[in-house]
Amino acid sequence: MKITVVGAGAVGATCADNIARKELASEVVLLDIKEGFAEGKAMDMMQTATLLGFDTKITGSTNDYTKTAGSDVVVITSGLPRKPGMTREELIGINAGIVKGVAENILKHSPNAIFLIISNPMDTMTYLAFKALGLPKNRIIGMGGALDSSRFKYYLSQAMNCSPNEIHGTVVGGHGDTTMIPLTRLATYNGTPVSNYIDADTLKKVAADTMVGGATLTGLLGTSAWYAPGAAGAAMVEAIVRDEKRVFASSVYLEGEYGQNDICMGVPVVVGKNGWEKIIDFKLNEEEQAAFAKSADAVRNMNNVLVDMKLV
Ligand SMILES: NC(=O)C1=CN([C@@H]2O[C@H](COP(=O)(O)OP(=O)(O)OC[C@H]3O[C@@H](n4cnc5c(N)ncnc54)[C@H](O)[C@@H]3O)[C@@H](O)[C@H]2O)C=CC1
Ligand SMILES: O=C([O-])CC(=O)C(=O)O
Repeated sequence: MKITVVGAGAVGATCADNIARKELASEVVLLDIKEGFAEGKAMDMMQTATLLGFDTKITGSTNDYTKTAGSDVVVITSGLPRKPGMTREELIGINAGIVKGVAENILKHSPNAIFLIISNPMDTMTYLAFKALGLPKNRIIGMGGALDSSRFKYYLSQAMNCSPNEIHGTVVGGHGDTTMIPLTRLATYNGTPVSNYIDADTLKKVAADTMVGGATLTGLLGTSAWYAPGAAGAAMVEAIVRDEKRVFASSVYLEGEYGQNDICMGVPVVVGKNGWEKIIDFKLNEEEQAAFAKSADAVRNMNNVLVDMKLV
């Protein structure tokens, strides 16, 4: 198994580090445009191998795509992160060109790869990759919902003073401060509704905190988060390479599911060796479905920017 991670910055390096520690591949290639950067990160990580006891070979490359040849899974994290006060959507002008160029270069050398898109604005970057590459839809997956759901479970566990591992909860919709939809009605504590334990106002606050979870961290850190994003990317890679059939909210190309067409947005999907294999119908109620439709309008507006930029 060979995995490439494009972008050796905060998220890409963390993702590669997690992949190596979990020994998900015999070889991990980090690729970055910044001279020597990926090579340096790879060497630093390799020097943890005897300390951590993993046997994955990590190499770095400055923009030499031949080194990525024959990858089974490719994670794309290249592009700018936001700064405090910015939205993810404001990154489109720079990141769209980067993501399209990178994805096309990767495909030339890894025609069978499954693509995991992380760069923001992620739903639109996933749509762009789908349109630009012309691959079967199941091989293009956007990572956002896995992270947002993990944050949702964190905030729930804080409110309930319990272990986050006792909580199930999913965030669907767009991966944006105003477009994501934490499904509070369906969240459970050890199989029982969380509304048994916290009042409606607290639940509303949990949902609101989840939605701006990325912005909160960006304000604290001065750039966006990387530990949970890198771990979420690696967890999805793990589901693919180990054919786990785990369910992750992920941005995938919709053809009528959840009432939407010709758009990539976060819905619960089964992830396994073929990429995303099946969309799960969570049977949203009217209010949730309306929120999903509103979220889709906003994501579609961003996709239209790609048309203006002549990228799709
Ligand atoms: N989908 C999600 O849930 C999340 C998405 N993100 C997004 O991931 C992206 C990366 O974030 P960070 O790692 O924090 O940024 P970073 O700035 O630390 O790393 C980005 C790397 O991409 C590289 N890069 C730029 N253009 C490139 C190209 N053409 N080819 C190869 N490499 C190139 C840069 O040299 C840099 O090393 C951002 O767009 C950020 O918004 C971040 C966190 C979560
Ligand atoms: O907040 C950001 O810009 C990065 C991101 O997508 C996240 O951490 O959810």
